[in-house]
Order: sequence, then structure tokens, then C-alpha cells
Amino acid sequence: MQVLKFGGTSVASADTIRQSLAIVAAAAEQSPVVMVVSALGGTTDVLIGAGRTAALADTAYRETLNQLEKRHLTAAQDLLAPEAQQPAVALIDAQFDELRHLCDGIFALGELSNRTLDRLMSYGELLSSQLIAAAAQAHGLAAGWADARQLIQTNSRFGMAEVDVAATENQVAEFKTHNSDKIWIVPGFIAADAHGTTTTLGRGGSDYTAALLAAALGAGKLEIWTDVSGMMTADPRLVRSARPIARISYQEAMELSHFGAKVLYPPTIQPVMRRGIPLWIKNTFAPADYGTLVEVSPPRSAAVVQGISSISNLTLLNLEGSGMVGIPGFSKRLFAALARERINVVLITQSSSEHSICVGVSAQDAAPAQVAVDEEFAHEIAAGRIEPLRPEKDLAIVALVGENMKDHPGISGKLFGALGQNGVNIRAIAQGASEKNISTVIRAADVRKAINVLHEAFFEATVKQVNLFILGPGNVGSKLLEQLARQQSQLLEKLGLQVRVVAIASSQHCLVNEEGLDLTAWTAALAAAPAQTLAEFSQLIIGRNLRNSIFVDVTANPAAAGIYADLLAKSVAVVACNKVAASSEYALYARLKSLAKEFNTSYLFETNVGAALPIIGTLNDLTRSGDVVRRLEAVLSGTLNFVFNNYDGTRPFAEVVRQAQAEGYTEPDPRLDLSGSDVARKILILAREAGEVMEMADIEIETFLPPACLEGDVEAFYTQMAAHEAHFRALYDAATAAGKRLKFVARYADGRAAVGLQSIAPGHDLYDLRGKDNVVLFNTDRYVEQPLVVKGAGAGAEVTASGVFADIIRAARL
Ligand SMILES: NC(=O)C1=CN([C@@H]2O[C@H](COP(=O)(O)OP(=O)(O)OC[C@H]3O[C@@H](n4cnc5c(N)ncnc54)[C@H](O)[C@@H]3O)[C@@H](O)[C@H]2O)C=CC1
Ligand SMILES: N[C@@H](CC=O)C(=O)O
Repeated sequence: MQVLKFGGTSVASADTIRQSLAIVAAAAEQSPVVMVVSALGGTTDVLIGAGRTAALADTAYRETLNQLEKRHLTAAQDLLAPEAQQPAVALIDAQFDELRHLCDGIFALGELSNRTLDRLMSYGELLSSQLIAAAAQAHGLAAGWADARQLIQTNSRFGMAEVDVAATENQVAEFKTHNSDKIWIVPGFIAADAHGTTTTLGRGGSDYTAALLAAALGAGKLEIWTDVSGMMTADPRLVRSARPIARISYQEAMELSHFGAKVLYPPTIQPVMRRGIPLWIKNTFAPADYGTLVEVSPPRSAAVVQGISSISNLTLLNLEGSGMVGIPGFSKRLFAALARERINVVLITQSSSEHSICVGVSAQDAAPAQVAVDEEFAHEIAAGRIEPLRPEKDLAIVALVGENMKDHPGISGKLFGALGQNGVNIRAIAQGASEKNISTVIRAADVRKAINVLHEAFFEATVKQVNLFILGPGNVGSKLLEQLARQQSQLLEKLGLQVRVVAIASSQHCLVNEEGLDLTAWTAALAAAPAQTLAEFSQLIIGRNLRNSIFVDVTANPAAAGIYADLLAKSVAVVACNKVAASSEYALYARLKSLAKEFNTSYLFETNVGAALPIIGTLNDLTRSGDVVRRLEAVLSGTLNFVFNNYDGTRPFAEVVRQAQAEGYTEPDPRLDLSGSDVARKILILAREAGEVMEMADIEIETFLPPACLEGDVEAFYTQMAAHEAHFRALYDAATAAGKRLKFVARYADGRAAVGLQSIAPGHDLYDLRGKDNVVLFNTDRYVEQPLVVKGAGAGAEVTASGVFADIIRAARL
């Protein structure tokens, strides 16, 4: 004997019913089949709607019933040959007559009791099962209809009746002795109490019907046929990469189904587990798929965590107060008060200080729970020994499920680490001693992110999705987007990083696509996208709440630095080639670094000094490993090095500066380079990274520009440089006459830093520096005789973009 249950989607239309019957016919070739069926998909909701409308004295229920009857008649006509239709049509007519009478009664009374509602809902399964039985017979199957109300006996708790297992087993055994049909077709969900009054087993109860029959019959197996290929590792509506779990234990399936894996009605497992009957979850629309086999002891796969489940709409109730400490009986009273109101407790935690007990209940139970508990403890509350109950709303549970977790240290560490790195705050935790389930209570708004993060951590060791928000697609930004577009597949293949650019914002427009923008065609799309302020962009990043989010600032805009703190505090990583934040007042620099630490994320700005050269990284490696930086000597301006390497008086100085700007070495405002301010920012950042508490005002800047060059706008700057050509020529001639080269040098030693133009003699480490190169000489406790030298191209959009790219990868791999 085997029991096959078909859900609403599997019997929603004539086509799907035919498909389900074909599965049953094939199974019946092996052994007799009990086919348990749900109502035609959606019918139960329609019936409830009709009842509620009638109770509100609204005659619309009549049309609702007409439509529902039409649907059943159409199914009968589609399923049965014309000559076989008459009995089915008569049956449908008769059932709808009864339904109309029932609803007329509800209409007249203006009341819909649970008892009447059970009766009303039962017509869905009564109709579908009798129609399917007629179709099975018409297809030549040896099938008969069996009324579940004569098989399954319950108490009289209408709406959610409790099964009398012994009576049910007797009735099933009795029925079996008088029934020789090879296939029984049975309505799911419905039962009857000891007086024969119709009851129901709770929404989703058809699974339970099937499990009860399987247990009572000692079936060889129970199959639940549905519209997905098994129990999934996570809710596939939330996690794209969720996949079916092939084999799972009863305990694990029970945990997962209790925690929201809707594919199985939770009470279903108990009856088959009791008898050790294997339970298959199969897909009616893809019968060849393996599905999920639930059994006593599945072969142990390498997976420690079998699935991730969630329950939404949770409210935490926190009973708290010093009067609870060391006094027995508080929990008993709390739970008794909740039980009196029939409030189901979903989760319990208590701190070992005994100062508080926290329970999770469904949101709709929160208000009655609060009243009940505050009443129970009215005396203690009045005496100030405990606080009135504090409900915390809009929460959800996300749980890891797996029997192997108990033998495996580090699972909760990984769980908390993954959530923490993504700014998911955990409000409460529960883990039973059996360690089959580790539950975390988090904000409902974080559920999607949390489940995806955990799915990546536990099921997709090879792939991590990274979501980028890019501000300022100018010279560097555009190159970065080109590089990302070129490298996307490599990143996935080699590093397991699925890097998606979710948003690009210029100062005019903001282009967003949560699935990832097309990086080969963003320019035109951005130009057509709507406008957005910086504050709105920040809110967009926070509001989207995507896992592994990274904000990339490729502007030079001082205001952009103003949003870093909010982002870091939400665990959004910040990667910036914009130097404003790291060179602003020390307090902001220090705060951003500490926020990154506090919220387990990254604030990376390697390109602030020397573009993609590993200067900050080297300095960090030295200091973290205990070295002490004594002196830094450096050429840190690609622009100035390019200018002094190319200026020899044959072309005007201003023209060489224009060339540096055209080649993308200067700041968007080249006066920052020529004035020495940009170099001052860089040595300030290095000094800070070396451990110095220093402000911009502490840097001595010796500018070589005549003051007039810095008056007015950028065009005036070029005009004034042209007017002062003799000044630049004189600087050049003096250095050349001494056999030296001009270098704009930055120095840091003994807590002081200075920048200025110097004539460098041959043989000096700074002398032989080509093109737009930068160089940094690190003199440290370990590098005493010879400095550690980092040298190479220190400016240019392409290299800078590659440095930003490298920081993105660092942040992604944190
Ligand atoms: N060019 C280089 O060699 C290096 C540049 N950097 C830094 O890279 C940054 C960018 O430089 P470039 O790309 O050359 O400048 P850019 O001027 O070409 O690009 C900056 C872009 O940011 C946009 N922008 C400004 N404010 C904005 C806002 N509020 N919202 C959105 N977009 C905004 C601008 O419209 C522009 O398109 C600068 O901070 C610079 O210091 C760092 C190292 C080397
Ligand atoms: N304008 C800068 C670019 C990098 O920071 C420079 O010239 O070095």
C-alpha cells in the first residue's frame, strides 16, 4: 500500500488532474494506492471569502459560488467524455445547492462560526475528490471514492481539530476490510468528530490526512506531490540559488517545516516518523526530478546545515525586572497566562542572570499576550518589581537546521560572523540542546539579506555575491566600470565573486538595477535616468539592504565624504579614491576607521596615495607587524613629477600642466596639484596611517607657485602660469645648472611633515624618477641602512581604477 497526496496546484485544472492521475496509475502497477487530494487550487480561499461575505450581509457570495460552480463544471467537461459527464454534473449541482443553502443560512444569521466554516470549506475537497474519482474511473482505473470523514476522527475543535489516532486507525482498518478498490480517492483536509460533524485539520491539512492514512495502513511509502522539486535549502522566493535537499531526516524536515518551509504541513511528519514510513516530496510537473526523501537516517552528506528557514511576523515579548531574580515560578506564570489565551510560543530565551525572559509569538497574538501577561503580573508591576511587558514588533526568525550541527563546532560562529559582517543585528538567539536548530531573531526587513548571506556561507562556499554602488563615473570611475565589465567572469571563476554594479550615480543622474546593471551600456542609460541627491543615494544603498554592499566613491566631492559614516554604521563597505575624508579633520578620519571596525566592514582608500601603488598597504603591513616608521621621504604627485620631467623651457610651463590634465593625472581641479595641497593631503594620510595624530594645518606647504596663479578660477590659473613663465624657467635653469632635477618632495619625520620643491642631485633615490611616477622611501626600525622603496606610476585613470578595483576585492573578501 502507498499513499500519494496531490496538492491544490496538482489538481488545479483538467490538465493537471490528468497528469496526477497518470502518476497514480503508474504507481498502482506496483501496489494499491490511496490518492489524497486537495481542493482545486484556490478553492478554499474562495469558499472562505463567500462565507465571510455572506456573514456581512453582502449578496456577492452568490456570484462567487456561481463562478466556483462554473469552474468545477468546466473541469468536469474537460476531464470526462460527454456520455460520462452527467453523473458528475449532477453531483456538482447537488453540492452547490447545499453550499448555497449553507451560505444563505450564514447570510440570514449574519454569523460564521468555526463549525460552519469547517463545513463550508469541506466542499472544496469533497468536490475535487469526487470529480477526480469520476475521472479515474472514466480512464479505466479501478478507483473508488472514500469519504475522509468516515476514516479520520477528531475532537470537536472546529477550525483546527485534533486527531484521535486510535479511533482513526480502527476506522481505517475497518474500511480496508470492506474495500477492494486498487485505488482509493480520498478528500484531504477534512475529518469528522465523534458525532459525525465535519471538522478540518488546519490549512495545509491534506498532507496530514495523507500521513495519518499512511500510518494507519502501514503504507510502504508516502508521497507528497506538489509544484516544487522537494524541500529546498531555503525559500526559493528569497534565495535564487536555493536547491532541493535530496535526503533528509524526519527531525530535520520537521524543523524546516515548522520554520516556514511551506512545502510540507508540519504535523505531517509525526505519523509517518512513528511508523518509519519513508516520505517523498515530488514535483507533479517534473516527476523525473529526484525530489526530497525524508527518512529515518539518511546517508550523511558533507552538509552540516541542511536548510535555512524563516518565520516572519514575529513579535518578541520581553518580561524583565529585578524582582524575577532567584524567585521560582515566574516562567510558569508567564507561560500559563499565554496558554490561557491559546497563544502559541514560537521561541523562548532567558538570560542566565534570570533578569529577563523573552518569548517570540506571532504578531497577531502580541496584543492579547500583552494584556494577559500584564494582568497576570499586575501586582509585581505595581510594586515596581517587574516592568510591564515590552513587545518588539516587525521581527522574524531565521534558523539554521541540520542534525550534524551538534558534532560540529564553529557553526554559530560562522552564522554570527556572516550576519554581523552584513549589519544584521540579532535581537535574540535560541538553540536547543539537541542542536538541530539555531534560531536568530532579526528585523523583518533584514530577512532577505540574512537568508542570502547564510545561504552563501553554508551552501555556496564557492560563490559570494557582491553589490556595488558607484558614485562619480568620471575619468577614474569610467575606467573602473570598464575594468569591472572585462573582469566579471574571471572574478566569478577564479575568486568566486559575483560582482554586480547595482547603481551608478553621477552628479546629475542615478541608474539602478538590483539585478546588476549592464556594464557595456550604462552611459546612455545613466543619461536618461532620474536625478538623485547624495543623501538619497545613501538612503538607496541602506534601503536596498543588499548583502555584501560596497559604496565606491570615485568623485573628488567633499560632500561625498559626509555619507561614509552612515554607510559604515550599516556595515556597507566604503572604498574611496576621493581623498577628502581621510585628509579631513583627524576626528572624522579616526571615526570612520573605528566605525569600519565596529561594524565588521571595510573603509579602504589605498589609491589616496600613489594611485594603485601598494603604499598604504605596505605601511600597514610594517606597523601591524610591529615595525616603527621613523621617516618617510617621497614624491607623491604624479602631476608634478610629470610636469618637472617634461618641462625644459622649450614649451611653456602652463602647456605642460595642461598636458598633465589632459592625460588624467591632475585632480579635477589642477590647482590642488600645483599648489602642493594634494601632496600635503597624501603625506598627512601616510603620517596618520603611521600612527600620528595630525591635522592638515600641521603640514608645512612650501609652494613654488606665484600667489597670483591661485587667484581666480582654473582658466585664470592657466593664464597666470603663462604670465609667470619666467619664474618657472628660472627654477628649471637653476636646478639644471647645478646638475640637479626638480622634484616636489614630501617628508615626514619626528611627528612633523613638510612638502615643497627641491633640487635633487644624481644618485639620490628620488633623482631617477620617470614620467608620472611616485616613490616612497620608508625608513623604519627594520629598514635602517637602506629604505624600503615603493615606486611606480602614481597617477592616471587606468591605474587608479585598478587600485580601486583591488580595494573592492579586498572589501569583498573580508
Ligand atoms: N586621476 C588620478 O590619477 C587619481 C585620482 N584620484 C582621485 O580620484 C577621484 C576622481 O578623479 P577623476 O576621475 O579624475 O575625476 P573626474 O572629475 O573625472 O570624475 C569625478 C566625477 O564625479 C562626479 N561627481 C562629483 N560630485 C558628485 C556627486 N555629488 N554625485 C555624483 N557624482 C559626482 C563628477 O561629475 C565627475 O564625473 C578624485 O578624488 C581624485 O583625487 C586618486 C588617485 C589618482
Ligand atoms: N592628481 C594626483 C593623482 C593622484 O592622486 C597626482 O597627480 O598625483
